[in-house]
Amino acid sequence: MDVDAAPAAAPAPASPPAALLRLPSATRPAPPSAAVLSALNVHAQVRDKQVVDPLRKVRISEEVGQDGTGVGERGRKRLRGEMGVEEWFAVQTAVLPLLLPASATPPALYSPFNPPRDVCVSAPTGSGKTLSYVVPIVETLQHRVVTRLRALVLLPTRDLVGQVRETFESYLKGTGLKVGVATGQHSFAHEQNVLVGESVAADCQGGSSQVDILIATPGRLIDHLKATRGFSLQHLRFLVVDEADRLLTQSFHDWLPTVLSALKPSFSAAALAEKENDADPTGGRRRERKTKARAAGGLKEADALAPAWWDAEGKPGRVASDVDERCHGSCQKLLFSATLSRDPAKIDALHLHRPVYISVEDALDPHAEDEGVDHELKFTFPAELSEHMIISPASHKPLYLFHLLHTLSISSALCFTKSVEAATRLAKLVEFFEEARVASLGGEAAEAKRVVVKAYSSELAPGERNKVLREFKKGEVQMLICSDLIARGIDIPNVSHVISYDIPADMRKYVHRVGRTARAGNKGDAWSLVEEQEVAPFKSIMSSAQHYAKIGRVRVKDSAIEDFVAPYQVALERLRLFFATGRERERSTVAA
Ligand SMILES: Nc1ncnc2c1ncn2[C@@H]1O[C@H](COP(=O)(O)OP(=O)(O)OP(=O)(O)O)[C@@H](O)[C@H]1O
Repeated sequence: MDVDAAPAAAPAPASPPAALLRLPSATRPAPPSAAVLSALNVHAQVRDKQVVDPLRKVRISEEVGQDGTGVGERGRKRLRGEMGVEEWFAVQTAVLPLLLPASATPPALYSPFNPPRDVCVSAPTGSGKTLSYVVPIVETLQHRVVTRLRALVLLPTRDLVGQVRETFESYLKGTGLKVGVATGQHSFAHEQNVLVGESVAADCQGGSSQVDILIATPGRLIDHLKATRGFSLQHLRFLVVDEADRLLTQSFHDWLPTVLSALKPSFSAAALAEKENDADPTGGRRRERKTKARAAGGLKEADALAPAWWDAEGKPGRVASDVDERCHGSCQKLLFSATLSRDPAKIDALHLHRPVYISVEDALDPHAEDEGVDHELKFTFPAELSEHMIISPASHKPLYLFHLLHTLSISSALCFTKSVEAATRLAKLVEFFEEARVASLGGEAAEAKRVVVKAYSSELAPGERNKVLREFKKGEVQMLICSDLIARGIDIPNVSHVISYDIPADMRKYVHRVGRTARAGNKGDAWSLVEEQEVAPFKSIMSSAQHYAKIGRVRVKDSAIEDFVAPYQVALERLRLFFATGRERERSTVAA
């Protein structure tokens, strides 16, 4: 049959477009079984975690050693006095005796013949992980004689670096220890000056440091390793990777292998370059490159003060004999997260030394893993957290948000959106809504009930972000509308509500979002506004972590939101004008 000659088909009668096919949501592969982990040589301690009851607390004793930790008198006074910490939280009761056992003698700075075990810690949001490493680091380093860089804490964002710095500064008062940060917030030259000073000796083979403790983001750390003369990690006694799962999944210019090799000066980038030069028969170029390598900050020689790295490679020029006892690195690696991955590949990349895995979680279901529960997706939530969801048509979401704002009498809430742009728009919409509502109700009572909201996202300059955060902490702003920027780690006291205006992309994001409330044993409420078409993916995310049943569904009656409709219409129109024509035009139109 001649196809071309076939009569054109009659146009199909107009009918509503068929609904889009629903695609199955992506499924995660099954987690590796204990047998597979064993075959992969993952340490038994990592497979077989030490479970700690989240409700466990131990009173901090006045007498040194009575609470099972080696915290000295100064530390106890600081905790119980100015810092207002009366008892150890669960994670601290497990980590402190391990890193700082009660003992009559102060902890040794290095122990190359009996290197300390590395520690991986998984504990819920707001459970006090920061103090569990700040206290032992300060207690161990406070007896040092010479300032060397002995503790490095890595965190994913500047904001978190600032927060952890405050905790260190607060606890170490009176020890003489110095803390520095490297995040890129200040100029590189300024940071170099803070880290190694202006006058680094011409041949500073042992490395030089003005700070005992450095808190940094990985990218900036790598910049200093490459280009700051005299900057060395060879004296490190502690390497802390906080928010470890996030840092380990992001490459940040391959920070991990660079940091691990920088613990040993003979493996530093510059030393490798020098080795290469030594094999180079062209003398002139060799000298030139050698100078460049030195200028780049690399160190060829180890410092006698740094047994931390002194291991099987031996000292340059030294021939090991049979009677020599083998030394190992003394740098103890500490990993922390509320959602710590136990992915064998990632853990393997850290070259952990006989790691201990501590998990603060409910021990009610100890066989869950054996029954096929995905341990990668098994999270523990703060005990004082209540969770709710409202299913809503997309067009009603703002109305439900206004309902939550006014019926829950919110005084301190974080509201998460899917993007920075969405946060900016929603903050404006709520601001306009509040103005329209106060205008329509009139009177002082309405004004007093006005909820002040602000956007808080990476769109704001760091100074502006700090200002908004201060206003929020003082109670001048009742709700921050944000992207996931502050979902991790940020500790804002007394956040009473977390609202996911847009549902989170995965379970980890959900855990970190809702973890901004119910911190340090306080009560907290989390709400998710789930659009009708998002119910299936949301349910699937929550169910994969066996968490769906914990979220109470709340139905909101139409009568509860009908008063909000008129001011919402006004706010919508203002928002349209605001973004279409800019702020000036919008103002004059409204004024007219
Ligand atoms: N023993 C304690 N007693 C009272 N408050 C504590 C104690 N330990 C920590 N806190 C407080 O609890 C809050 C949460 O601690 P922290 O920020 O270390 O939590 P986190 O476990 O790191 O949470 P996230 O996973 O969200 O980062 C902080 O304000 C901290 O000062």
